[in-house]
Amino acid sequence: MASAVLKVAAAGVSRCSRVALQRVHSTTAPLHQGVPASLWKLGRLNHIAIAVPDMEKATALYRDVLGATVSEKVPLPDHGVYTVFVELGNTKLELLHPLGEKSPISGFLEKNKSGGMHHICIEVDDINAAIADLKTKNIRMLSAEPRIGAHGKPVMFLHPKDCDGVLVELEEA
Ligand SMILES: C[C@@H](C(=O)O)C(=O)SCCNC(=O)CCNC(=O)[C@H](O)C(C)(C)COP(=O)(O)OP(=O)(O)OC[C@H]1O[C@@H](n2cnc3c(N)ncnc32)[C@H](O)[C@@H]1OP(=O)(O)O
Repeated sequence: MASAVLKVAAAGVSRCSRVALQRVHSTTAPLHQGVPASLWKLGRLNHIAIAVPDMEKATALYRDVLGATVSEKVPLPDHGVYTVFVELGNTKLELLHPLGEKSPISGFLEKNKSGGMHHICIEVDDINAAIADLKTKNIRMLSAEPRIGAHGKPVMFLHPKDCDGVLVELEEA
């Protein structure tokens, strides 16, 4: 009889400690507990893009005045831009200047004559999973399919009106 009581008590203690452990776990668990884990993850900031009206002047600012290492100017006709990358150690700046008559940054430079921050680029581990998921959350994609971006990797732009006024580029890392 006494041993039966002890067994029941022991079972109770171990059940309590399991519950306690689960509670400790729940305070440190991700906020989306109960929601299936996402199939894709956001990564590091890849770059911040700045649209500039004068590429040579902007490149000289970062290279000669601010002392940064800058890349060559690269034309990307498929995207309608010239790019220069500025190395910052923890991330990069991408200087953008229009290329061709239908450049997607022409309208932006019309409105911002002296240039300005154009978009941010964040890495993702799986761009197709990100696109599929974000579409279900009513975030508009700015092209039908991912395109190959400045680093030779698939990219997708998200509509700035769906991202708090910021044009967001996702790049598969
Ligand atoms: C090589 C690659 C890479 O890094 O890998 C690149 O950088 S390519 C970089 C260039 N490529 C891209 O930007 C591709 C994605 N961008 C686009 O599809 C376009 O630029 C849009 C973002 C849709 C904007 O197009 P567009 O200027 O023709 O339209 P719009 O003037 O009517 O703009 C619609 C509304 O969005 C706002 N808007 C326009 N551009 C914006 C920007 N960069 N940031 C925040 N808001 C912006 C406008 O003020 C306007 O708001 P209101 O109605 O309130 O006035």
